Amino acid sequence: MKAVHFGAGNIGRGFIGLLLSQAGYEVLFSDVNDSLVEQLKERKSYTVRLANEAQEAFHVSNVSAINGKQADDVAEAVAQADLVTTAVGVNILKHIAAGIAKGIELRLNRGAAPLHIIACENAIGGSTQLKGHVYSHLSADMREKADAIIAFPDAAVDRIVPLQHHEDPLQVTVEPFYEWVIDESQMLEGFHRIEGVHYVKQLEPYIERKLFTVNTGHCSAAYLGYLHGFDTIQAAMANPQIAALVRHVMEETGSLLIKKHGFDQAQHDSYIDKILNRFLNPYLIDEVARVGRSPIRKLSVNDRLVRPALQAYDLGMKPAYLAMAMAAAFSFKDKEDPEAIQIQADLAASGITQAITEYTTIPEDHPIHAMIKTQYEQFQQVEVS
Ligand SMILES: NC(=O)c1ccc[n+]([C@@H]2O[C@H](COP(=O)([O-])OP(=O)(O)OC[C@H]3O[C@@H](n4cnc5c(N)ncnc54)[C@H](O)[C@@H]3O)[C@@H](O)[C@H]2O)c1
Ligand SMILES: O=P(O)(O)OC[C@@H](O)[C@@H](O)[C@H](O)[C@H](O)CO
Repeated sequence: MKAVHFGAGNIGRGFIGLLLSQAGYEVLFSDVNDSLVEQLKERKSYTVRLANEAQEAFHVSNVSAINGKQADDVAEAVAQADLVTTAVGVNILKHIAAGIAKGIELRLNRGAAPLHIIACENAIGGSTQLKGHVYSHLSADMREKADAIIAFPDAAVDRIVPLQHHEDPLQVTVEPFYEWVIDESQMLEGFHRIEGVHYVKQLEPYIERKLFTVNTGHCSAAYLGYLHGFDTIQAAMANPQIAALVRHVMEETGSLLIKKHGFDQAQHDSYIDKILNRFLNPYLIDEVARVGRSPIRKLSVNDRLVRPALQAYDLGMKPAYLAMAMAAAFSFKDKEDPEAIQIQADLAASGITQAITEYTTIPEDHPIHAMIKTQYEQFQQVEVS
């Protein structure tokens, strides 16, 4: 069985590539990082190490790579694949869509077998978004044919893999925990089950639980950590004041998730405890800059801050801690992050009132807008003093 995986980065090598290889797939990575591609092509294997006391190592073999800039190679790989997965970043999906579309055309012209294409990104409906991008490159006739044999099941992926540098550039250290959930209601009949994947009939509770707990808590720790001058999540979470605020944010999304999806309170509380412990993993160093990266994406309407806040508000709750986390996101000034630079430029030019509406879509007359604004102004005063 052949899998083509777009993105040989941290999650690509440290999670999806590892699991697919263990499940018996020959994994072909497609990436635009030339040296990464060359190394994978040459060595055809790499090591994944667990961030725990034992530092258990896994040798991942039977892998190779193609350069994502070579459109014909990408199309041919997709045409021949038994499975296609991605972990490139949700905003990059549009850039890999043309190659996938070309591969689908080749497949359809050759009468090839059905195919699942699964985006493993931190986003609601990642594969559905990818489908939209791919279909924009296909004719109406091809789209109709693709509808019958190409499926884009949505998924949720969870494993913390920080930025890292090793002597061996292919080695990747990952936390021991992982969860990969796929919506089986979007899969083709008789699909092949990947060992280690949890298939569910309805993904929404799982993706919202993951995104609104792990990622909402994580970015809150990053933005609050940044405000307090910490460089890592571990250092930020060791600060009792930040740790308490992050827990409050997660309890707020927890109330929403329990009310909306019927999760059990005690089980959800222990889910939160487990995640807070994962953030503190002493065997990982996870930078605030990585976890807070792309604040425009993180402040967008369907992502980890605004979506739960609006849903909570609509269910009669007052999402004060989520508003605080959004205010902290507006205060994130990482000079290496193009999205943080953009937000700061807009804040300087037009002010917080307009920035909140522009980035979150929350209108000025919505109560959450005022909550974010007030909190942002308080953060500003602390920064100035
Ligand atoms: N790192 C984590 O802890 C984690 C956990 C769960 C989900 N995710 C999600 O997984 C995705 C990837 O995150 P990551 O941390 O692995 O990032 P990463 O930067 O380590 O990896 C992304 C890879 O995609 C490659 N890439 C960029 N453009 C490409 C293109 N056009 N074609 C092919 N490859 C391309 C990059 O060169 C890079 O190797 C993101 O959506 C992220 O939110 C990350
Ligand atoms: O990848 P992002 O930028 O969406 O979010 C940063 C981190 O919160 C994220 O990568 C987590 O480490 C991961 O989602 C854990 O499963």
